[in-house]
Amino acid sequence: MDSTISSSASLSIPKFRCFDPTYAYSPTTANHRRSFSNFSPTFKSSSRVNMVDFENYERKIVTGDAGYVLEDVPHLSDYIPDLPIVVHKDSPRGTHFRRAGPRQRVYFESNEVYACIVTCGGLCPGLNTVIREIVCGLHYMYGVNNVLGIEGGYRGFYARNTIPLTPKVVNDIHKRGGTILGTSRGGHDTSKIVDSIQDRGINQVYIIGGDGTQKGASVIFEEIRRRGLKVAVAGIPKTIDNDIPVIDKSFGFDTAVEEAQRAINAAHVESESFDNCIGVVKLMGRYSGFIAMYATLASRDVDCCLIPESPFYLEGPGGLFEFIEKRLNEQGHMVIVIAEGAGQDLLNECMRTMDQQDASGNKLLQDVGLWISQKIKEHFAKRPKMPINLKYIDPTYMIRAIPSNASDNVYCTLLAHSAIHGAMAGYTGFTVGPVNGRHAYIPFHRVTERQNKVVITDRMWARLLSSTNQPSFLDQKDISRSKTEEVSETPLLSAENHAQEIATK
Ligand SMILES: Nc1ncnc2c1ncn2[C@@H]1O[C@H](COP(=O)(O)OP(=O)(O)OP(=O)(O)O)[C@@H](O)[C@H]1O
Ligand SMILES: O=P(O)(O)OC[C@H]1O[C@](O)(CO)[C@@H](O)[C@@H]1O
Ligand SMILES: [Mg+2]
Repeated sequence: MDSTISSSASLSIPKFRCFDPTYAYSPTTANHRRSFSNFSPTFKSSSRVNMVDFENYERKIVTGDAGYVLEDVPHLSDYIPDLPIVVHKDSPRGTHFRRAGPRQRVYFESNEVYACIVTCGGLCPGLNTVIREIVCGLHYMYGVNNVLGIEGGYRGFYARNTIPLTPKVVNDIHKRGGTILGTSRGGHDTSKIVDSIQDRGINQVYIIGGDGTQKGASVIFEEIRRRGLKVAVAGIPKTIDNDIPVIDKSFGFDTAVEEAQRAINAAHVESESFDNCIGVVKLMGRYSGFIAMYATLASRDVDCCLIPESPFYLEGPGGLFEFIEKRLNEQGHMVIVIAEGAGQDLLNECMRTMDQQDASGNKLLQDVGLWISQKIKEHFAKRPKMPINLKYIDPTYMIRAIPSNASDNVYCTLLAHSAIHGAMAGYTGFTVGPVNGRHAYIPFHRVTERQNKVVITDRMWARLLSSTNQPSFLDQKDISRSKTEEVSETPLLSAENHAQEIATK
């Protein structure tokens, strides 16, 4: 164990050891050396096969420095000399990220750490859980007692108070929605923020927030590096919209989808109870329709789901009105789920409004739920033989202001622990998150360079279409365009499907 590890850390680390040596394999034959040469950063020159067990063909154990052990499986070439390789593919293996978890080398003394936590952007279920687990994780795993909460988002570094955070202070906060630290949009002044970090002697910065927040974290990290400070900057990605790329999903998303069920259910009960009744539910999702898509798939009561990624039209053959009429004739009621960012082009055409932005530069949207409800009512007002009833439900803020559910709580804990282990081990400028099921350290630029969106030519959207039986609103031209965009927007998607393994060091 590294001498810099504090006594409390060395006691706790083995409990949490996450050791997957798959790619830390030490090649012992020419064949192996060739196939694993891509992973040379983790090649352990002093590793050795335990020959006694190996010769008995019972176990094949590779040992190396600092207790490194690989229990490998037998290979034909172990007992058939000069076994020819028939195919040796040298195709790219995809992008790999460093796997998250505790490390043998720790770069901070417990009593030297002065950590701070900040939450930025919109609310999201689980924010308090992440705060709690960072405070408790630092304390119980590494013996750290100095953690500061920055109030009110980024501007809190230079314009607001701070709160000392201890395990006692945060003990029950995971049961509450929101964030005990408060949050905000806008107010990112890099030099003032880094001045504040430097003046206070903070050396670990934990930043919880969405895509905008991670961009902010990235420039803070760059400025810290420029000043040569020993300050680790770790991002924890948050958003109910699930629009952060690379990671499997963001925390709070599951909870939001679950809560959305209550609104959809209410819309269904209402619509079933009246003649020709339409329940319209508006859900969040500014640029990405994941909440609407998953809430629809989970519910099975939704007849039509409209998201920003899938353009639609109202009038004429194949349009929304035609579909509504058909559904009402078939079953006498229907439920429409619409993501807040859907149909904004139609709305803008109608309303001729100027583009507006919030303090962080995000597009301020027109209320598409109210608009579409009005349009449906106007359309059927012209059809006296088909009077309709319409109930509009807008649960948008309700789905993000609640505490996280059980699975998000567990997820938040893993994210917090990954961030702590990374910072204590001296890594910086990273976001934590699962990539194909493995928690990893991801460089900031990878999560800020694009947004995660529903790919409407992909399987999940096809599943939704077959579940609701709604029109796709697409013609051949749209499909080709969407395919081209998919390729240019997500150039590394297929590579990321392999990005599950990271060297342990
Ligand atoms: N490009 C950027 N550079 C520096 N700071 C940024 C940048 N974009 C956003 N920020 C800052 O990050 C913070 C949060 O951004 P934003 O309001 O967009 O929310 P978010 O983190 O994307 O979360 P969400 O959209 O899920 O609510 C704000 O304080 C904003 O000033
Ligand atoms: O009204 P606010 O706080 O700006 O937040 C609204 C936005 O926040 C989000 O929930 C993302 O956090 C979006 O879905 C939504 O557009
Ligand atoms: Mg955002």
